[in-house]
Amino acid sequence: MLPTTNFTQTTAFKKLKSHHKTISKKQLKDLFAEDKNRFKKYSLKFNDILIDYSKNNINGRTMGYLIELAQECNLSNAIAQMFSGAKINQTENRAVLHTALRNRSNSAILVDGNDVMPEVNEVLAKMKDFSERVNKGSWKGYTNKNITDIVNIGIGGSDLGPVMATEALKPYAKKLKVHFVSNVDGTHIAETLKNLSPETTLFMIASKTFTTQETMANAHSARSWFLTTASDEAFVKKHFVAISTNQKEVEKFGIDPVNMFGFWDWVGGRYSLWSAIGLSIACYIGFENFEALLTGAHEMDIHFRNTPFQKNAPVILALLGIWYNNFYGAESHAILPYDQYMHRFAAYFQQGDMESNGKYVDRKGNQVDYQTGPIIWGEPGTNGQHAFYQLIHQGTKLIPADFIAPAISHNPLGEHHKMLLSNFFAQTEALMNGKSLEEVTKELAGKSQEEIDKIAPYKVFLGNKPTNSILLRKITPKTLGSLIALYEHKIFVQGVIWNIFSFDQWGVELGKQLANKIYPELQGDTPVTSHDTSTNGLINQYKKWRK
Ligand SMILES: O=P(O)(O)OC[C@H]1O[C@@](O)(CO)[C@@H](O)[C@@H]1O
Repeated sequence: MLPTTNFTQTTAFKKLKSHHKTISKKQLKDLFAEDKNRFKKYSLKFNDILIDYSKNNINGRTMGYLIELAQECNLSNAIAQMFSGAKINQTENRAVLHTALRNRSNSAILVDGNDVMPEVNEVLAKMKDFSERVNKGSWKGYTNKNITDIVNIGIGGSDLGPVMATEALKPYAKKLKVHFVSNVDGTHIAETLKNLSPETTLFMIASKTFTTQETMANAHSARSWFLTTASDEAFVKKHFVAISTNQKEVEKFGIDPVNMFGFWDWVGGRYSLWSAIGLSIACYIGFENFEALLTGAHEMDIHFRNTPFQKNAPVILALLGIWYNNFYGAESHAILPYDQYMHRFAAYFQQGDMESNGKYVDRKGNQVDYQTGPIIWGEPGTNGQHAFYQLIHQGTKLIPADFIAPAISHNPLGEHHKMLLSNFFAQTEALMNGKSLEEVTKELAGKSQEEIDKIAPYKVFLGNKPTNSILLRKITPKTLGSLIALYEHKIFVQGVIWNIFSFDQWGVELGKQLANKIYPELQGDTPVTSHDTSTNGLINQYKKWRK
């Protein structure tokens, strides 16, 4: 059982509340002026990753109190419980062991007294064999052609991780092409299949439960599409594999269990890319690179478990997030990767963070009276600068932001990377320093005082906006694995301190239930009256228009 401390009742919380009154009046630029070692003091290196958190509204006292908060919330005990296989997902009575999937040390990890590692390794071996056979061409389609295209059909955690990782690691792609279908909107599968051939396409039906409406609808449509050409049901097994925990439903769909890659209920969907859900990643970048991804995450796991909080990267990022979320009233957190291949990284952690910590009931079953999980959003730089940086710089909302960039580009084209990084470095400096009225006035020298008075207020930047800068030497399978695990553990730490359950997702059920009720009502043209007038009105207008 996880501890159930109410963090707002801790001594550390009270110290932080009082401390906030003073530190929040400090200008970041003054904090740097006061301490020439600030960067050194508030940055840390993890392998080929530099995490600079010096541009935050903190000083030594802030960090000290935040770490006391973690200690008062028994964080160490919670970390040990997760890694040990304790059933900390208490509302589903499950362990939380995505860390076991990348446990390269192969040390025993017990769930209900059984070591899970032999099964984990068995699935990894099956993934290795499959990905090599498809890549080498020894896995043939029904007309004896090589597979050229893989279509992963899944949604949420059965889609977002593979999409993000295959995009981020495109430079490591072998020869297979990967496609992802997730939305139940027929457009998604129609557009995806338009240019594919049933003879050379292999479908991966990825679904932990194998009951998700969107995935099953898309899987059946893919099957129909395939059989329209292939005709013989016997050929299905050459072009469909399943990735699931639910063998009964897999067999019901008509996929041979031999072609099923299993995983376990102690793997949360949004934490599952390390499992067989990552099969499309392994096929796309090769199993060796997939193993490097696992290794990178494992190394972050070791860091997280064994490093004192003062130098513990996930703990520090988590505590800084709590500082802004619970003491500054920030409602969101931006993830801004300055790397085009990483364009789905923020989207991935929209599920990872918001489905984990978007909770309002604490671990005692009581409604919380404080803020929990933030809204996660972001786009790659420099595009975001031309879309929403106006608000980040001069809006009325506080937007703590993580800037992420590789020192080395996979496409060293002319001056492009230097230009990209000049923006990466400049933006956090600008957000920190802002621009004073004095500086603006100097820039407007030559204009009349009346003109200056008129325009100057709009050109002032208050600055003092907090950012973290995460500089990777290069985005490789290994550094990406470490980066993902860094954020996973940050989310875990915040959930522990907010005293919520981060590993269930009851909030996604109600919409699904109501959709299942409405779906049959959309058959036929009879107007509906069973809902509120808005829902009835919308449905009935739809029925009129579709005639
Ligand atoms: O993998 P599956 O069982 O098809 O679930 C897909 C997604 O649906 C959820 O919204 C849960 O219903 C996510 O948590 C999950 O990743």
